[in-house]
Amino acid sequence: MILTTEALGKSFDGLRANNDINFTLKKNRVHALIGPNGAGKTTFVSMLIGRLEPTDGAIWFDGKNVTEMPAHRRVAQGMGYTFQITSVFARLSCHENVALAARRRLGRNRAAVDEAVARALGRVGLGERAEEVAGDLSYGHQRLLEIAMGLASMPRLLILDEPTQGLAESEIAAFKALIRELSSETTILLIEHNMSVVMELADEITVLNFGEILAHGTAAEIHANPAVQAAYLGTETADAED
Ligand SMILES: Nc1ncnc2c1ncn2[C@@H]1O[C@H](COP(=O)(O)OP(=O)(O)OP(=O)(O)O)[C@@H](O)[C@H]1O
Repeated sequence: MILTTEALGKSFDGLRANNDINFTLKKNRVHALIGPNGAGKTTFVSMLIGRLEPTDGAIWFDGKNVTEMPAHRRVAQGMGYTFQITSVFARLSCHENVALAARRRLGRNRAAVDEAVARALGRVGLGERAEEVAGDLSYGHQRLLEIAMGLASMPRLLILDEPTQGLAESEIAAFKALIRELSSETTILLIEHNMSVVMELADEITVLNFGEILAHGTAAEIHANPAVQAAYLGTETADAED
């Protein structure tokens, strides 16, 4: 187990966005978190990474209770993540973008940072483009650059929030191949709307609905689960098209 939550909950002024979430993440797996819009996925991962404070419950990462640990210390402990909204600095080069992320873990050790940047950019296929300005990259490449930023801190857990949103089909195929490669060296938590990506990549799937865990299982189990099918009725079109 690399991460566990115990009865994790979050309320926003009376709205219960997450309720009683008991979640476990096994090492070196690809675990997908799915659910209809507004189900509470972003709220949940925001608590995992330390951007939002839980209202109740606890989070354990690699045997440590990190519930109250600031975000930057969680990164230093081995959590890496990318956000739903592109967060690259458009006027900085690819190298500089990834170096900013690498320094969060490696400090000012220039040689170590340079090495980590080269490795991370190489991993996502942007090794040749290190000196290009990030804003000149295509949208798909900017999303890969973000994954490189997440990888730069050499995370033991990489959390990806809707990484394929806005990607073309060919880019999604390349993304799937990348995740398969990365899954041999790190644990991946994938928040994803694209069901073909989820069904192909995920070893395990957790379904959130109205802020609670509705189901958990393999792709085949989730696919066949009547409660999951019911939760997606009515939102099916939106989710299938994402
Ligand atoms: N900062 C906030 N203040 C108030 N309500 C919030 C806040 N953040 C989220 N919510 C509410 O909490 C609920 C869960 O939202 P959340 O963004 O976690 O869902 P989601 O599953 O990530 O949705 P999506 O798939 O659309 O990204 C929603 O009703 C949302 O409006």
